[in-house]
Amino acid sequence: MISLQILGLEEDMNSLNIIHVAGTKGKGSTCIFCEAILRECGIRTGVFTSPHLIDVRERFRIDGINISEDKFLQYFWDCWNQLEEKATEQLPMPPLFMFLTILSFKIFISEQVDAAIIEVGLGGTEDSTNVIKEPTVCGITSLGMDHTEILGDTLGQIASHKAGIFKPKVPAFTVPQLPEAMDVILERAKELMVPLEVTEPLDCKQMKGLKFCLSGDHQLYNAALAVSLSRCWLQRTGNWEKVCQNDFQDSNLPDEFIRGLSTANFSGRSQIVCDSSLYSDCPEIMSENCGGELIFYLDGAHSPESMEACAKWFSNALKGYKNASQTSIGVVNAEESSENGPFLHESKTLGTFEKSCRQILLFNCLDVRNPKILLPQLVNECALSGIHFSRALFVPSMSKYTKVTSGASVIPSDLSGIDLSWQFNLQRIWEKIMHGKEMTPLLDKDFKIESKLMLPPHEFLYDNASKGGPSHNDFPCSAVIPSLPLTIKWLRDCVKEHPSTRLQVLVTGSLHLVGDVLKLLKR
Ligand SMILES: Nc1ncnc2c1ncn2[C@@H]1O[C@H](COP(=O)(O)OP(=O)(O)OP(=O)(O)O)[C@@H](O)[C@H]1O
Ligand SMILES: [Mg+2]
Ligand SMILES: [Mg+2]
Repeated sequence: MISLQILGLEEDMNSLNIIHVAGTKGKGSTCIFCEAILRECGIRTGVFTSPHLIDVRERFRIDGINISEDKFLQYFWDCWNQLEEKATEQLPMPPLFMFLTILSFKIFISEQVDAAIIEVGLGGTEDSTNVIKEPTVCGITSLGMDHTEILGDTLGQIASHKAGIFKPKVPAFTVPQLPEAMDVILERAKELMVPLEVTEPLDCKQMKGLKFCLSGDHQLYNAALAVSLSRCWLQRTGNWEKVCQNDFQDSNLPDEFIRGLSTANFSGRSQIVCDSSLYSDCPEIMSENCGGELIFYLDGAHSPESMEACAKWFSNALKGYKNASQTSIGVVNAEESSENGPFLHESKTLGTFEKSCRQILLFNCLDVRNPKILLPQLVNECALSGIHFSRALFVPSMSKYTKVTSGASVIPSDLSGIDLSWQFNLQRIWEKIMHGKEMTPLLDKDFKIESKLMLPPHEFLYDNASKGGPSHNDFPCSAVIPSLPLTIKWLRDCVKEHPSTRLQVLVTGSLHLVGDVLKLLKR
């Protein structure tokens, strides 16, 4: 790639020991598991993931933490200026994702990481990260239907893009896939003489009693893939003997691996956050009761398969909550608590009082996704576990997909011009699922509405027509709210007025929405 040449990185690239990860779902999580395992083995790691939730520096991790602002700015401008100096009309500046990819190579080379763990941005064959000529090992996570407008609308076509990261004779691993996808992967591996192994999901018994921070059954696939990738990386770089004297069998993980797997942590993926704002004046109550009236369950699922995974995780987390509510104390990791406010993970949830609970959905998705598939998937999967959302809120995200930085997090003063037609569309789909019939349009055709009208009364969340049943009118179980900061404030106000009810808010449909909510909860 020409930009790499300009920056003089081509040769150094070859000395990076890279784990390259493609897939539809679980790429980021797999990379983070690899990072945690390798760090436990004493390896200096660099990780490049996408997208970010709050700050672009999340995409560049060195030794388990985001790159510092100073370093980021230094490397950013160094690359930018050099490229800009050489840019011509024929050779313009690289597009955003390509630039960030090049920047990650620059950072990892300069910071002399031992292992560079690189997540594909989109697809594989044509992705900017596919300039990697000789990775140490490649991984393909679970495949499913996403980005069909770019990758093609069959699983085979999608798999073909993903397997495009394979390099001649470089070992690769994947998880069980549908035959249509697996055939393509096997074929490609054969062509390139790639030794390919299929990794079975991890069995919790292998964890010697330790739990995952990144919970959910789907993470067992990502974790198993990460185990294979990390082991192969250690073997191929001559580090294996240092870590593990014994022979390694799949059923018997080295302690370093178990510790890494259990501590790996990734914002916005099966993450539980107790809202602390209610207790900011009174920290004692906070620690005793963990702000338990308003709990956010955040997961950036946005494809049909991941929505199913998310629904299962949420349902299990609620069950876990019930079971744990009498026993455990909410442990807040010191680092997380100072940076991100109180964090809870499923295994650590607590509550000291029995309260009545209500499940609320806070949802948005990009208009390239299909909510007619995503929303029923979520509702049906939760219903299988007896979980029913009493209300759904549809709110636009603040940040835009292509933006590097997130949008402003203050409540906008003028909401009248916001186009909410997509959110009303989501609401119509929701009400159809709940009532089995079309709803009559609530508002005039262009949906440009006045903000005050858009905030439901607090009672909306609490009246007895919960569990999806109709109350005083036909369509009471959802609302469109024009701004996310307004929604969070409204939820907090609701909870202050009704301290005996616990709201369990599932935030999903978009990583951007999840990032925006996390950002608002931090303040
Ligand atoms: N193995 C899996 N199977 C199904 N869904 C998964 C799996 N792993 C993760 N998910 C879902 O996908 C969401 C995103 O996870 P993650 O960031 O690890 O994936 P990704 O492939 O990097 O996603 P993106 O396309 O946003 O970059 C999770 O919040 C979860 O809902
Ligand atoms: Mg994706
Ligand atoms: Mg990702």
